Amino acid sequence: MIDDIIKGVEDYLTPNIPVKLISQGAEALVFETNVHPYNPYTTASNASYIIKYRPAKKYRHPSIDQALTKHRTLTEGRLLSKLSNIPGINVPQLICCDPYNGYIWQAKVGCVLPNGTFSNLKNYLWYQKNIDPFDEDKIVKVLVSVGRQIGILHCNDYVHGDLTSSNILLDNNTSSGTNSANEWSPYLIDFGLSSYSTMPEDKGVDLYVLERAILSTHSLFAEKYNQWLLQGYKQAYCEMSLGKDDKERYTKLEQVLKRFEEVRLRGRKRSMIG
Ligand SMILES: Nc1ncnc2c1ncn2[C@@H]1O[C@H](COP(=O)(O)OP(=O)(O)OP(=O)(O)O)[C@@H](O)[C@H]1O
Repeated sequence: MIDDIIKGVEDYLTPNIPVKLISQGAEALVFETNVHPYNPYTTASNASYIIKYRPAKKYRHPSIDQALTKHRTLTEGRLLSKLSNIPGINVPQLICCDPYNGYIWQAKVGCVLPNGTFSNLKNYLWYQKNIDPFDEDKIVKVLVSVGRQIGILHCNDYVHGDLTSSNILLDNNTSSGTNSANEWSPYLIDFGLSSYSTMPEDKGVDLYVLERAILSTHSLFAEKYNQWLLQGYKQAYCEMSLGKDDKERYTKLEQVLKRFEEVRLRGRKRSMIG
């Protein structure tokens, strides 16, 4: 089954574009290549691109499946393009998108951590926790900057829709000379369920989903980690100029935090009742 899907992808891309499967998620297959789609005859050894392909889901009615695939691929492409124009937000550069066939092509971000795992937030927290001596400052810095990314996203009235610690990649961009070896820039990925929303509820749910993700994978330190995330989140709201007065900005932040608390309470009730 998976071999047939990979064969279909290779046929679609032609032999000029060799790919390596790097992830098989719930929704998509993700491949890596060093070939640029508009310039397939020159391969840059240091450039790397991601091709995300949403295959057909046989359990869905074909026309609903096609419409969903098109919608999610288009949403992801649009969001990558729009968000890349917002100062301060880090998302992978969109290279090209074929929503009808379910393909989206983007720049690769992230790297391999010294323990051999890929640098998403989940792996990074595990990796840092096991380093001796434990360096809390590094973790605080990363989590505050992740919180800031989410804060800027929400301040601009976009919500992610699937904000897990695997959908936050950390890039150590030493080659550009802008970052020292110890500095990580968080990038948000996987925007297929994202949307434009002014509703505090949607933002509260984003925060809750991430809080739960951290709790389930790093339960021992989750409370601290989530505090640092919120610290960065609040900073972003306070620092961002929305062209409106300060009072309105703080009110928006308060509304989101209040709703986040309500979503938490609902979540707690649900898990108590089962
Ligand atoms: N731009 C990117 N740069 C580097 N790696 C990426 C990029 N986009 C996706 N990946 C890798 O592929 C994985 C799956 O991507 P993505 O989350 O977009 O697909 P998905 O099918 O929705 O996955 P899941 O169901 O696990 O959320 C990511 O966790 C990441 O490891």
